[in-house]
Amino acid sequence: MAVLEAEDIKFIKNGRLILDVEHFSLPAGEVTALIGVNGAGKTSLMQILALLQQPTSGRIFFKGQQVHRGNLLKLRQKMAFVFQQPLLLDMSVRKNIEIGLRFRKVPKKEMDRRVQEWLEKLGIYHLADGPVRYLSGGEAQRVSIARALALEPEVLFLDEPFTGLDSPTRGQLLLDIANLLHGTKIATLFVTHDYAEIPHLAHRLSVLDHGKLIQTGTPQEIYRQPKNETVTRLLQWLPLRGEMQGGRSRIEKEALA
Ligand SMILES: Nc1ncnc2c1ncn2[C@@H]1O[C@H](COP(=O)(O)OP(=O)(O)OP(=O)(O)O)[C@@H](O)[C@H]1O
Repeated sequence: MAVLEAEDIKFIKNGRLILDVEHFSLPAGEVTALIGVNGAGKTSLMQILALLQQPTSGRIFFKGQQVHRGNLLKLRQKMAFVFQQPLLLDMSVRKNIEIGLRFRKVPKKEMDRRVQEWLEKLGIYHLADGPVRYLSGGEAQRVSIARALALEPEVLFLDEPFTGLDSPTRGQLLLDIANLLHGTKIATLFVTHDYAEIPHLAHRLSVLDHGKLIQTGTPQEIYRQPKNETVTRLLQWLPLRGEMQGGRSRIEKEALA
């Protein structure tokens, strides 16, 4: 079942058509990776789906219910974000994870339970009462992921969350997120420029080019049958075929080394 759907989306800025997407959906329990070269429109599409940007025309549906001005804020509270920069406030790890829960007026007992749960699941319990300013890049990103997942979102947006982390840190975090997300009902959109991450995290892959969605399918399907030259060119950077078909990837090996 699709949690989020977009139909006939057009996004025009300064007279230029930036997005022209007939249909795009995020199914429950699946991670959809969105790729495309710089300027293809990934951020614009993500912001429109996240109800942070209004398209010039088109409709967004949340579980079949059309989004409009009256329900937008309520529906946005069912979504959470992890950005490339962790965007933490200068306070303790615990307080950073609490922020969104306070904003949503989650009762104290339930808030404490969720913060405890996600501190443990992200392996950062020992850092809970320390200030975020001394955290490494990987630890800081774990805090930002705990903050997002503590909201128990129905839709999660991951905007290049591993960029800037060293290879072993990135590999371990990637495996941990995959373990946390797979088996949940969360619909996740994952924007990345590092195609080696895709087979480990994503169930589906969508390719955007000049504002148009040119192909969606499993990473394996798209790898085997790229729809056109543009997809073929993009995918030449995907990991080797053996890795796509279930073998251990470079990232996994490095993470486990
Ligand atoms: N508010 C805006 N006003 C004018 N132009 C915009 C606006 N937002 C996006 N654009 C343009 O739309 C195009 C798509 O931008 P977008 O950031 O969505 O692409 P992207 O695929 O996320 O790129 P990147 O990989 O570099 O982050 C770009 O050419 C950008 O300059």
